Amino acid sequence: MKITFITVGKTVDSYLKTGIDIYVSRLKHYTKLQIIEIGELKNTKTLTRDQQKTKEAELILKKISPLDHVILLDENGTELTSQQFSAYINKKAISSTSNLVFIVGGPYGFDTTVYQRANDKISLSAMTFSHQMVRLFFVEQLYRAFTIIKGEPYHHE
Ligand SMILES: C[S@@+](CC[C@H](N)C(=O)[O-])C[C@H]1O[C@@H](n2cnc3c(N)ncnc32)[C@H](O)[C@@H]1O
Repeated sequence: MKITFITVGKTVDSYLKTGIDIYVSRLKHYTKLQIIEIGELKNTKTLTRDQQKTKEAELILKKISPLDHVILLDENGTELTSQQFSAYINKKAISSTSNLVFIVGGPYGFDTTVYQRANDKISLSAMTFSHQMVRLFFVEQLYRAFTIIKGEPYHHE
């Protein structure tokens, strides 16, 4: 199973990039992870929030194939423990799912068209994080999930 992680715009802060690179590098031992940073929109000052979300949605939806299992990272989604998230990933891996696609929304969240395409919504916390910061939290949790699946000590350290 392949995992695709879609974000809106590049990761800007070097402290986040450094952390993300560490976990992405560790994840290479467990899965094929593709990261897609869809282009940051230009001249957004002339757009309303809804217009910006619509344009981001067009770019996001172009990257998704009909058979992909799409999971939105969303503060109003289902809250899982790390163990439950690990079991979720494992279940998908042993099912016929060939590509799991996780998506982080833009600064104003997701357009309704992206919500309509989603198969699941997962929350990392009831609190709201910036769309930049949530990337680091997600790759750490994905790494943690694989170490739990493999029975490795990381989760219990
Ligand atoms: C700043 S938040 C969007 C805030 C708010 N939902 C809105 O619509 O204006 C940007 C993105 O970060 C992600 N995000 C933020 N907090 C999250 C959380 N607790 N769990 C999962 N994803 C989160 C989501 O993908 C969200 O669309």
